[in-house]
Amino acid sequence: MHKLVLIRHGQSQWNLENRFTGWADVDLTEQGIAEAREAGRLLTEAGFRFDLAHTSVLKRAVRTLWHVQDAMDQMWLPVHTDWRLNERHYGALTGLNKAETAARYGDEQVHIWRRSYDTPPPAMEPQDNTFAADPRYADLDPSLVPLTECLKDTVARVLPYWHETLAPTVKAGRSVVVAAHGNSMRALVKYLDGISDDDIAGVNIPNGVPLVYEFDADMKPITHYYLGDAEALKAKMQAVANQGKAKG
Ligand SMILES: O=C(O)[C@@H](CO)OP(=O)(O)O
Repeated sequence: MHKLVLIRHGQSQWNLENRFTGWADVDLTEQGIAEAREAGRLLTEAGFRFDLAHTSVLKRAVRTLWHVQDAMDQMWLPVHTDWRLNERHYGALTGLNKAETAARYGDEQVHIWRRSYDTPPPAMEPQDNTFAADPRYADLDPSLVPLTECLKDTVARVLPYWHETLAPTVKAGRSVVVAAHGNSMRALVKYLDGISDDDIAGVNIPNGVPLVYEFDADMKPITHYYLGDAEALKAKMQAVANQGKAKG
């Protein structure tokens, strides 16, 4: 049986401020660091040892991985960073407060922008899309740097990384951990579990909790489960779901 561990980064500064983040390179809060270290502790307690790690090119995921590695005393792991594991690009919503956006446009509209499978948020103006000139995306044809993404677009760039890189490595018997983002993980989970375009709207990934997938010899998923306290997990998932609601 093969296993793969996925971890969404710990709480970021913009998670704390409830702002749409996407490709903005925001760091972890103290709570986010504590969540990452707790994830490492839980993985050690459950007997995990990794051979290699993958993460995005965004510091909240990279730093989460560092803390997981440090807590597991596995700082030596080879680490592969790739933009395909980035958070979904949030277009013109990037940086806006989610509750204020819901107060302005309505909870339903914000839910569509956050969770519909194929309706992207409004696009960023090309002159605002500073990512196009960022050296970390130099290997990417600038015309391919998105101005916005719906989950379907994120699936389209995450799946090649799954098929070409992650799945063959796990199938070859290596123990792999991936530190990624709420929506890049939702993209992968949708594929792995065959979740419908409608049902994926109800899936929310908590910050900093290891999600373990088990696969058969052909890399068909057998089961998946989060490590840690079940009640705390439920509360964390609900908190993510509620972020897009207008308050009061
Ligand atoms: O803002 C974002 O980039 C993501 C993850 O934090 O948010 P949401 O859960 O609203 O898709």
